[in-house]
Amino acid sequence: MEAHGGHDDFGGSARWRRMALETYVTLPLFTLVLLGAIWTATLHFIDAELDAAHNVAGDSLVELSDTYEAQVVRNLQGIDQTLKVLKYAVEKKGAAGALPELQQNDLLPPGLVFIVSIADASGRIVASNPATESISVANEEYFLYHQQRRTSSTYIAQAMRDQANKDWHLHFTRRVNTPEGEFAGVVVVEVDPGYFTSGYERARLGEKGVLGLVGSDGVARVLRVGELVSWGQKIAAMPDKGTTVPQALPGSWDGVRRYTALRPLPRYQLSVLVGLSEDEQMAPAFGKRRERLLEAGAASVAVLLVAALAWFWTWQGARARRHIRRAQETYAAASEANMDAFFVLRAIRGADGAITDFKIATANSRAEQMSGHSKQALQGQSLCNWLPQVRHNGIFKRLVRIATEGGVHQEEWENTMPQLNAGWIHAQVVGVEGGAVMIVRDITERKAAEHRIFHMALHDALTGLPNRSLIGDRLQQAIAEAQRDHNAVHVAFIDLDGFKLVNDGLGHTAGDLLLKEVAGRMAACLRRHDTVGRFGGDEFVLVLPQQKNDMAPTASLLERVREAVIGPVVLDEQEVRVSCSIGVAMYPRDGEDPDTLLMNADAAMYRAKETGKNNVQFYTQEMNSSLEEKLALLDGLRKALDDNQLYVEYQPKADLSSGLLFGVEALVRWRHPERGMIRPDIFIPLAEECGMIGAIGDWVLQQACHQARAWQAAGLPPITVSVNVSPRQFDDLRLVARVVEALNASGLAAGLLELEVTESLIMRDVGQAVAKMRELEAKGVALSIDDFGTGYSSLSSLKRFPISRLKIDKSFVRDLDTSADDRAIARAIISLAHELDVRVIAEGVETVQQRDFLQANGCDEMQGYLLSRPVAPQEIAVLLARQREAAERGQLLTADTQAPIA
Ligand SMILES: Nc1nc2c(ncn2[C@@H]2O[C@@H]3COP(=O)(O)O[C@H]4[C@@H](O)[C@H](n5cnc6c(=O)[nH]c(N)nc65)O[C@@H]4COP(=O)(O)O[C@H]3[C@H]2O)c(=O)[nH]1
Repeated sequence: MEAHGGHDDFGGSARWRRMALETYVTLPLFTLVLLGAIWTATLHFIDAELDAAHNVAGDSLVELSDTYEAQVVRNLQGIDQTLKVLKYAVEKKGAAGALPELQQNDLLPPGLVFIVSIADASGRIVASNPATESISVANEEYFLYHQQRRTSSTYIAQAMRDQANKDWHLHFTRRVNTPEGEFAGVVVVEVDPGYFTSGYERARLGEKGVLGLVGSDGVARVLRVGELVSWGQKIAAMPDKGTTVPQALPGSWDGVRRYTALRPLPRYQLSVLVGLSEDEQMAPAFGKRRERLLEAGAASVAVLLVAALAWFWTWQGARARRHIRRAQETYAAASEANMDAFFVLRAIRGADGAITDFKIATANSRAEQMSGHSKQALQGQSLCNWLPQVRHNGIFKRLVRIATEGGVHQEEWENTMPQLNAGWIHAQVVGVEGGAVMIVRDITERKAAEHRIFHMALHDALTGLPNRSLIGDRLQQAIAEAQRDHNAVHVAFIDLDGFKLVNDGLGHTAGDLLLKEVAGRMAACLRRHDTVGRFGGDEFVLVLPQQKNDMAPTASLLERVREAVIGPVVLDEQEVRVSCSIGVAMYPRDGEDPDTLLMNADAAMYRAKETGKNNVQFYTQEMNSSLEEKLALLDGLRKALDDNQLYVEYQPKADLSSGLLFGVEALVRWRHPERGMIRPDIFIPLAEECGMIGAIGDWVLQQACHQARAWQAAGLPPITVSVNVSPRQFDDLRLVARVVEALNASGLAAGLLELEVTESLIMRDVGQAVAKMRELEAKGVALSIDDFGTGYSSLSSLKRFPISRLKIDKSFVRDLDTSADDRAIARAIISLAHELDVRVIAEGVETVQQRDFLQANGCDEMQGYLLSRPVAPQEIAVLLARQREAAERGQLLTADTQAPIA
C-alpha cells in the first residue's frame, strides 16, 4: 500500500513537473516577462528622453534668461542713465531749461521710443520730449512715491496711461530735489512696455513661451506670449526667486505649464521672467514618447498575438498529448484489468526494411497468466523465439501484413502452441505505428458452450442421438453422396410396439429408461457409417447408406435391430418387453428427397403395425394407397352416424359356475354402403383420432341402455349391459353427466350398466382415473377393466380402483392350451382379482378346453365364441327367453347347451 501511495505522490509531482515544463504554461510566463521587458525599456527610454528634454528646456531657459536679463539690464541702465542725466539737468538748469539743454547736447533718448517729461513739485508736467500737453501727475502713484520718500533710486511704476499719452506706458521715474534736498518734482521716462520684450525670439520661445518683467509687488510690468504683449497680471504663484531651476508652474496666470525662471534685478525692484511652455519644449519628447508607446504597444500586441497563436498551438498540442496520455493510461489500466491478454509488438526490421520478427514491448497481467511468464520476462522477448510455431502456422505472416498495411484483423483458432495456456483462442490484431497490438482471449469455455449448444440443437437430450433436424441433414448428405457415387440409401422408420403401455403404466421415468436402453441397443447393431436418430416419442430413424440397392443386407441388419429391441428390459425391478415395427424406404427407388423417403418409410412402418407389429416391411406403392383408404374411411365415418350405418351387437357373458347368461357386451358395427362391414378395431381408432368417438360412444351408450330396458320391458330377466369407453370418451368432462342422461332417458337402473375401460387407459393418470371412477361408482354404475394383463398395472394402484370386474385379455386365452406362460398369467390374474375381491371374466373363449381350464382355476365368468358371437338384440332376447323358460322348468341352460347360437 505504501509503495502504491509513494507511486501516487511520485505520479503527482511528476505531473506537476510535466505541467511546469509544458510550453502552454511557460509560454504565457515568458510572454509576460517579455512584455515586462519591453515596457520597462520603453518607459526607461521615455524617462531618459523626457529627462533629456527637461534638461534641454532647462538649459534653454537658463540661456534665454541670461540673454534676456542682460538685454533688460542694458535697457534699464540706459533708461536709468537718461533719468540720472535728466535729474541732473533739472537740478542744475531747472525744469524749463533742462530739456532744451539736453536736446542740444543730444543727450535725450530718441523720442519715438522714449517720452521724457518733467513734473514740478506740484505735479504739473512742465516740459516733455516730445512735447505733450501739460497735465498734472500729482495723483499718480509714482509721483506720490517720490513725494513721500527721499530715495534717489529709480521707481518703475505699473503700466499706465494718462491724458497726455493715451497709449499704455511703463513709467521710469526719479525724484528731483531742491538744492536743499526738498522735493522738487519728478523726472519721467515713459516707454512702451513692449520695448522690453522686443527681443522675443519666436524660434526659441515658441508660441507659448513668455518673456517679461515683474515688479517686486508681483504685478507684471510687461509680459509677452507669442505676439501678445500684456501687463498688469498678478503672477499668482511666484517661483523661487533664488533659483533658475526650470519647473513647470502649476496654474500660472494663463493656465499654461511652463519652465519658468524669475531673475530678480535688485537694483530695479524688478524680476526678469522667462518662461518656456512645457508643451512646446517637450513636444518632440512627448512625440517621441507617444511614438515609443505606440511602438511598445504594437510590439506588445505583436508579441501577444504571436504568443497567443503559439500558446493556442502548444495548448492544442498539450491537450492532444494529454488526451493521448490519458488514453494511454486508461488503455494501460483497462488492459491491466482486462480479461484479454495484450501484447504490444514492435516490428524488428532487417537491412532491407522487411519485418523479420516482433519484439514484445508491453504485456499485461492476463498475458502473464496465459503465457506463464512474468511481464518483465515477456518484455523485450522476440516473438519468434518464444513462439517459433507462428512462422509456420500463418500467424507471423498475418502479423506482418497488418503491421505493414494497418487495419484490424480477428480470428479464432484451436491453440496448438503449448506456450499459451488456452484451448481455443480469439485473437484481434490491430496495426499500429511501428508494429501491432495483439489482443488474445481464451475462448475455450465459450467454444465448449457453443459446442454443447450446437450438440443440443442437433441431438435428442434423452438418448443423445441425432434429432429430427440432424437426421434430415444426415439423410440429405447421404442422398447427395449416393447420387454422386450412384449408390443407395435405405431409411428405416422404427416405432416401438407397446411403448405406450410401459410409459403409461410404469411412468415416464421408466419410459425414458426404456427409450435409452432401446436406443443403445439399436446403435450397437449399426455400422460405422450408419446413423440412428430419435425422430420423436418412441419413433427412431436409421439412415443406412448402401453400396447397391440390395434389400438383403438391410433386411438382416434390421432383423438384428428387431431382435435386440425385443430382448427383456428391467425397469423398476420389473421385466418388460417391447417390440418394434420397422418400415423401410429406399433411395432412389422410393423417393429422391428426405421428406418423401421418411414419409414412405413411415407408411411401411404402419403396414408393419397392421400386420401384427414386431416385423419389418419394405415400402411398396400400395402402402400409400392404404393411407388414402384411411382418409376415405374417415370421410365415410362422418356420415355413418347420420345415415344410420352404425348398429350395435351384443355378446353374451355367462357365469362359469352356473352357466347362466348374466349380461352382454355392447359392440358397435358399421355397415359401409360400398365397403360392407368394417371392423370396429379399424374405425374406432379412426374415430378416436378424429374426435368422432364422443358422438359414437354416446350413441352406443344410449342404444345399449335402451336395449337393456327394452329386454326388461319384454318381460325378460334383467341383465347387465357393458359398454366400452375409449380414452377420449373417458377424458370427456361430461362423461358422468352423459351416462346419467342415458340412464334417465332409458329408465335403466344404474346397477345394470357396466363401463369397460382398458388397463392402459386408467394407468395414464391413476389419480384422475380413480376420481372419475368414484364419481361413476357413486351413481351406481359398475366398472370393469378390459384387456387386463396387457398393461403394467401395479397391485397398489389396482387396489385404489372401485372396480367390480377384471377381464382377462383374449390374447392370453387364445394360447392357453399351448402356452404355459399364458396359463400362468391367466392363473395370476384370477388370483389377483380374487385378492382384490373383484370378479374375473375371460374373453375370447373359443374352446371347451379353454373354458375348462378357466373354470378349473376359479375364473368366475366367460365371454367368447364358445358361448356366442356378438349378435343382434333379438337373438339375445331369444336366449334370455330360453333361459327363463328352462328356469321355469327347473332346468339349467348352460353355456354348453345354449351354444352355438350365432
Ligand atoms: N377371436 C375372438 N374374438 C372374440 C371372441 N369373442 C368375442 N370376440 C371379439 O373380441 C372383441 C371384444 O371386444 P373388446 O375387447 O372390447 O374390443 C373391442 C373394443 O375395444 C372396440 N369396440 C367395439 N365396440 C365398441 C364401442 O361401442 N365403443 C368403443 N369405445 N369401442 C368399441 O373394438 C374392439 C373390437 O371389437 P370387435 O371386433 O367387435 O371384437 C370384439 C369381439 O367380437 C372369441 O371367442 N374369439
